Amino acid sequence: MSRGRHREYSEPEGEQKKFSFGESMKKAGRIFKFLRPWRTQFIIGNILLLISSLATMTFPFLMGKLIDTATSKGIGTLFTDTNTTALILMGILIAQAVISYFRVSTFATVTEKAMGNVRTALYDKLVTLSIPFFEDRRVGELTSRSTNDVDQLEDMLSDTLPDFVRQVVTMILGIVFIFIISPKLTLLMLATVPVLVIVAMIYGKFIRKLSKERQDALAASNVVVEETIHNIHTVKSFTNEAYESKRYRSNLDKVIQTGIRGAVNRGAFSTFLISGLFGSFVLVLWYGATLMKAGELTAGTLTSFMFYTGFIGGAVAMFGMLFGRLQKTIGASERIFEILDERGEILMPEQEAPIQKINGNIEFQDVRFHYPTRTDVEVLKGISLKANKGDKIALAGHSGAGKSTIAQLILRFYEPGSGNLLVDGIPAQQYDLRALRHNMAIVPQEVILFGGTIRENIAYGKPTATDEEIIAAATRANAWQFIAAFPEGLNTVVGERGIKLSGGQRQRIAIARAILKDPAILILDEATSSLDSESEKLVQAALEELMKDRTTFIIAHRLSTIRNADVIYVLDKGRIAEAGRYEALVLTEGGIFQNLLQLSNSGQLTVDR
Ligand SMILES: Nc1ncnc2c1ncn2[C@@H]1O[C@H](COP(=O)(O)OP(=O)(O)OP(=O)(O)O)[C@@H](O)[C@H]1O
Repeated sequence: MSRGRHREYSEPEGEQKKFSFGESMKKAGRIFKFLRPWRTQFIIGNILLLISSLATMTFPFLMGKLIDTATSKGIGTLFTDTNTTALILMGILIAQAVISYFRVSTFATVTEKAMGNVRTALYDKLVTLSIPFFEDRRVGELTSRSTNDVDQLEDMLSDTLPDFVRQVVTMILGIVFIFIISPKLTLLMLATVPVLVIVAMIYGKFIRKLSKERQDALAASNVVVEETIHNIHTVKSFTNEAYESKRYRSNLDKVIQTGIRGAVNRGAFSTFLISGLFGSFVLVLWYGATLMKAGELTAGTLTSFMFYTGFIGGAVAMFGMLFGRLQKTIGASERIFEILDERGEILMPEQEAPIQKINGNIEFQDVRFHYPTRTDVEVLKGISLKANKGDKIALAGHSGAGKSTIAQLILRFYEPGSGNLLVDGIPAQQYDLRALRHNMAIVPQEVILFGGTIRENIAYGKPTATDEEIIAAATRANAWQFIAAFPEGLNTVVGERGIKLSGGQRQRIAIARAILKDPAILILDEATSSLDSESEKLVQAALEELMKDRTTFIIAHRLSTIRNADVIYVLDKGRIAEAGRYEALVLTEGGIFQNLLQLSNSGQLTVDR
């Protein structure tokens, strides 16, 4: 249904935090750490910015002077000759343009590099975080942090910050200049223009809010249209056309009401802008003209004054916007640092270190466990089981009994709540996590390949593998035959932009990957949906090859791979209810295993008695 559809992650409005300048600056300051490697360029960029801002502030002054040259008598001296003044103005203009070029490119380069490092740091942290971290968060939220939030930081460093410096310079120098030109006119200007600019901004924000309300109302009414068309059969079979029409109309009424409110306010805003804001300019100009008449100002100085007034008005407006942008950036950096400050479960190795080999003896001793997101539900209630090196252990049980949970604990995606998990007789926590997982491989239920070539997908199990090793693994996994049949062989691209492999083919690629990894412990999450019999046979043979000499845990969904298991543990609501070999369990009258077999309607599972 359209309501449940994926939405872009955005900060919930109610969660916007109170803005505290000092605290926020401290947080934003951490971002500068990422600039450290390029601090010289960053400082040069700031110096260039300061020079170009100063140069801009000379324009109104020189333009005023240029106008005054028309009535000036002294020829040839600085600012009294029209041509000389125009040339100076042009010279500064060109210098400012060149400086701006270097300033913008310096800032952009530094920011790109720094943000590249932020993105890498964020990604490196994300992939090393534990599974419970990902369970607490939505994918959209996490991807938004590494894209939108970093984009916002980038904007701050390349635009917001330089704009801020420029506006500060404009404001301070502008007020100093106009004070020198005319203190009286300055006081009148300061009492009117900035005040009205601030009012205009607040009003503008209110109007934007109204237009967003209308957008939201329109989106809600479109949901009705989508739902109705989607479920047109239901609507018609219930003859609810009139009901839906009424529902749509009532939604649309909200759109119209908010639309009209917005329109009325936009009209009032225009009136205010023309009469209030521009009126204040006229007021200043009128008073300026009066002073000019009295001989206190020249035409040129009044022109300079009016330009500076425009600059200052613009700066006040910009401050409001910059403040909003700064607040957003603080939010973005907070979210980024929240991830960066998380403790990863493993450290990214500087270089590949030799990995300790394990034998593959696994023992659960009275393990109890609940998922961090559901502390009230105990999923494993005292599991004790043992697998010796090379054993094939099957985990059977109804859906939700806890089979996959046991596998997740072996992989140490989670830690047991109580009890012990021993690997080769040593508590699993005492192992280096990377080393432990290096000795394990999983063939998941539903194999999703990475976008890339078949070679890359198989070599995922051992990135240093040679082509010979990859082909050998693919052959053992019964995959080489179909790979070799592709014109591009191992270079065949799979995934979204490549060819689509069948379920059985994908499984055999995953098996080849696991063979290449050569783990001591293997976890097979048996596919729930059945493959066609030919494919099933190939996959089964590949699995047999893979399981040789490894401790294997089979999460049995269809019970098709577990006839030869050394021990089948039958789980029931987080407890081991039955354990033994297939032949024995089948004979346990009224047992859960028997019940499972009866329920299984795959046809292959005829009970051998
Ligand atoms: N990530 C999780 N967070 C919270 N609860 C979970 C999580 N994963 C599983 N559970 C719950 O733990 C219980 C055991 O789930 P588990 O996946 O281990 O069962 P299973 O026997 O493998 O089932 P199936 O055969 O359907 O895969 C279930 O009640 C399930 O709802």
